[in-house]
Amino acid sequence: MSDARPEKKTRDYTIFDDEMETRGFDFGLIVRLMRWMRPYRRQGLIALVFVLLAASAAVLAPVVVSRVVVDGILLPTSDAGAPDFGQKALNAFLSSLLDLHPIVAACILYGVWTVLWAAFGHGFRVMLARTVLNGLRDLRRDLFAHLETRPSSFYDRVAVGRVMTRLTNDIETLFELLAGFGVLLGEFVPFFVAVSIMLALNPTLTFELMLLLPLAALATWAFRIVSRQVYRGIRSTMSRLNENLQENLSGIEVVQLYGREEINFQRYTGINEENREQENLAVRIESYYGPAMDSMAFLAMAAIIWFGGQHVFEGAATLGSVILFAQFADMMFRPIVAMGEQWNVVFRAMASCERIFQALDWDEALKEPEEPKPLPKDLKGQVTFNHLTFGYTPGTTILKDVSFDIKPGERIAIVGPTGSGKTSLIRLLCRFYDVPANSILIDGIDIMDVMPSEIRQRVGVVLQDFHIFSGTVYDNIALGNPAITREMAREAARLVHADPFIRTLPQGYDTMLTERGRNLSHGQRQLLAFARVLAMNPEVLVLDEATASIDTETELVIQDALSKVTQGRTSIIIAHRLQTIREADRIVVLAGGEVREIGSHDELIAIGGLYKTLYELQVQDVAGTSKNI
Ligand SMILES: Nc1ncnc2c1ncn2[C@@H]1O[C@H](COP(=O)(O)OP(=O)(O)OP(=O)(O)O)[C@@H](O)[C@H]1O
Repeated sequence: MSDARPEKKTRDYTIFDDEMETRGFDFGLIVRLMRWMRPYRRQGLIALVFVLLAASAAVLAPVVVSRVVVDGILLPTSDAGAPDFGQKALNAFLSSLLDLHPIVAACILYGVWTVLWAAFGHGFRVMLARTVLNGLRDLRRDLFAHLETRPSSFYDRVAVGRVMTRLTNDIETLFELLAGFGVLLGEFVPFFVAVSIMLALNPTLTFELMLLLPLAALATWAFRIVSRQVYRGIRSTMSRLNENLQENLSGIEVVQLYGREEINFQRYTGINEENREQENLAVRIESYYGPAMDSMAFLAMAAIIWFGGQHVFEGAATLGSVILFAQFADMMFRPIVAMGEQWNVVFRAMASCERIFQALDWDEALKEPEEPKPLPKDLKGQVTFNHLTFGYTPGTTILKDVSFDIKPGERIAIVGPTGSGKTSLIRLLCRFYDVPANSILIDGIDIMDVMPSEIRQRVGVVLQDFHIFSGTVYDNIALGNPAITREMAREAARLVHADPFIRTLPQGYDTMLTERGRNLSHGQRQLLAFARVLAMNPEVLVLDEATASIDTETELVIQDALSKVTQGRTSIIIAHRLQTIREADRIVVLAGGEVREIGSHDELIAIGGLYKTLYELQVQDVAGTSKNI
């Protein structure tokens, strides 16, 4: 590893994985998560007001039935002066205002509270979802922006699949968590309002009824313990199913070529069966839990009749208040049921939350100069490698004391056996990694003193694998650079001979390219790559020559395109087929990360060293089929 890289970058990025779900509730994570919700606190506050209003409406409707209708109208003598929260007065007012029988007025009042309960409940859910979705959109945006700016050294260590999970599944789980909190809030607020009313009406009966709550909590706790294991099993089989599917479909050609269909089918079927068993178990457990909680509610009803009946006989309670208790019994148990259901979500979401924050805390970054030097407007394109030594990981050395100078406008080729460090050299020039100070210079300026983004604007790279983004041909040439007009893109394509084949595409330059460019041949992709770099017009051009063999006709077209893109600019070509670089001004031969030979083709052949050996090996190969080294 280069000495320019600070210590902290060696941090282990693999410590957290699926096992994180065993972690407990962490309030700190929730507080941190709330930072993304803060800009939408007004909506959150409105949601809170709505839930309070909905809870009030939900408890007032039963009060109308019990205290107004039963205690006030049907059995007025049983009214022991217990509180009615203004409902009797409201009903009397409504009845006289509309000139209606008090029972009819009570029905209307009941209807009004029910409609208000539904309306406020709707408002609560909408406002809560809006707050949560806005916050999570911002969190996902921040996470994407963060991941997009991590350096290559980071992605050398962290699996892309794992990073993707954080942006998709983990954010989705956070939505479940926050929505789950909403569900709990929606259940607990009416619970507390109902309990306060019950206490005001008859504290003894309330306490007697509350004796059942620990029983319900115990059942919920047992359910949570058992179901947690089962749900973990379900998630594990689901992710294995997805992994298996993704692996087999992305490598479908290899699967079919090697006749692995049956083996893969058997393997998939096995996991599929495991998944069915776990799902089945979950359904069975849930089917015990639901009725158990229902029985608890029935038990509560029996307790109300038992204790409440005695209170009525003793004159300590009105019939209406006992009926009210019966109506509230459900409200008392619902939060416990909801907790049982949300518990697993909360714990799974804790792990997701932690994984997301861990990703946001990945602070590995390229070293940027404190006072960046701009590259001159008229960059000559002189590139100097000055005693460059580099390794990807501590203790390893991939490039050793590499020194050579590329003159402005020079066309230089880098050759060497596989693994000799050719690609690493250009990745360093493009500033994908930090390098020791003064080890790579452009026009005499240390690249560590220049912003990496500026270097990438002036050093154009054509990689072996032309990466196609979803979009049109034009989008793929311009890559979103507004300075590249359609005409410029077309001109670039014309120069590198890509124009004729683009015109044959169904919508020409507006043809959508499919994933991984499957609707383009290898040669066509190479030509598009040339067009892309030519449209960018960089002063220094780096070309990682494709190793795949292409037909002679395409080869000639590509050779001509190559000479056009390299014309008048410093060009560094990583060559695998030595015949293609005979025209290079100079050839640098790398072996084991060291520069072995430098010179023109003729000079190197004359020396009779490694280059000559490599060249002869290729020439000896059957005429017409070149062998890659
Ligand atoms: N991201 C990386 N992390 C760790 N080691 C790496 C990384 N990339 C390359 N290497 C190692 O660095 C050495 C040089 O690799 P490099 O790709 O630069 O060679 P190359 O000459 O371009 O090879 P080829 O001709 O096969 O493309 C190899 O031993 C390789 O295993």
